[in-house]
Amino acid sequence: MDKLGKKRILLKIGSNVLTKETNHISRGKIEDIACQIAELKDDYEFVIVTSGAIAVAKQFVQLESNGKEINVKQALASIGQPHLMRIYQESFRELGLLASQCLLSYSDFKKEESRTNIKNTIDVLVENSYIPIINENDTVATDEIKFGDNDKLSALTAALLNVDLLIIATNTNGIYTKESIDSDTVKTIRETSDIQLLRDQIQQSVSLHGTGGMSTKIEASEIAQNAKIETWIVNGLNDNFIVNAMHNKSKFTKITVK
Ligand SMILES: Nc1ncnc2c1ncn2[C@@H]1O[C@H](COP(=O)(O)OP(=O)(O)O)[C@@H](O)[C@H]1O
Ligand SMILES: N[C@@H](CCC(=O)OP(=O)(O)O)C(=O)O
Repeated sequence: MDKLGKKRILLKIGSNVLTKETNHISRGKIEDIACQIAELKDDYEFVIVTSGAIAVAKQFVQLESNGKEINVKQALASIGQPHLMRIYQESFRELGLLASQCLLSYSDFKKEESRTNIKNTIDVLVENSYIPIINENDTVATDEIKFGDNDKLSALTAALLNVDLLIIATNTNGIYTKESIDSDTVKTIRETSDIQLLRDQIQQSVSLHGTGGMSTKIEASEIAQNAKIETWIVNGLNDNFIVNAMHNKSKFTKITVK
């Protein structure tokens, strides 16, 4: 909680949410996020970790390769990131919200000086009513674009900033039981602190634009849990998904602190 008594939320938005599972970034989804932040801004302050740079670049670039090589992904991210930020800036400005950009890499979290600088910069931004919009610095990233993804980055940032809640917005109603996926009648695990139970439910699928699937979200929730932060995995495809989760009007997975 900050000096004004506001709770701080780290909101991670996956590529599939931002594209609404199409091949184009959805301005409507970013507007939906902006509307909710505007509605909640008297009680909550937001820090956003967003994916979508690679997905947005694919709108502008005709690829000769299949786009899976790491250098091609890095180049796509570099093309897409300014477009992504422009859409955030424009949509947020419409509602009087101020947005800023921070590009972070995993190695930054290992250096004490960088950790302090990240924390101090974000604190200054938030104190001045700017919403930090973070993405991984894909140009310098190596394994991360291939193996990890923004789920872990969001948890490391949540822990560093000591936020009150981590919300991971993806394209499912949270984590489903394996049994229910196998029988085609998905059932959400509503609340647990048992990370191993969640790991046992994972299917090896990743969605259209996704990178790490559900396993990196569970890893993220474990990092958050160790930092005494609760994680909610919610369906960001639905309108008003943050507010609805807060009022228990949607099905999502709450990973509580032990
Ligand atoms: N037990 C599970 N419950 C829900 N989704 C699962 C489960 N196991 C694997 N998944 C997969 O994880 C995907 C979400 O992760 P990902 O594709 O990386 O999305 P994002 O872009 O939001 O990070 C789902 O679309 C689904 O295919
Ligand atoms: N930095 C990359 C992130 C890719 C990524 O982590 O995607 P996701 O699994 O949708 O969170 C991008 O902006 O495209």
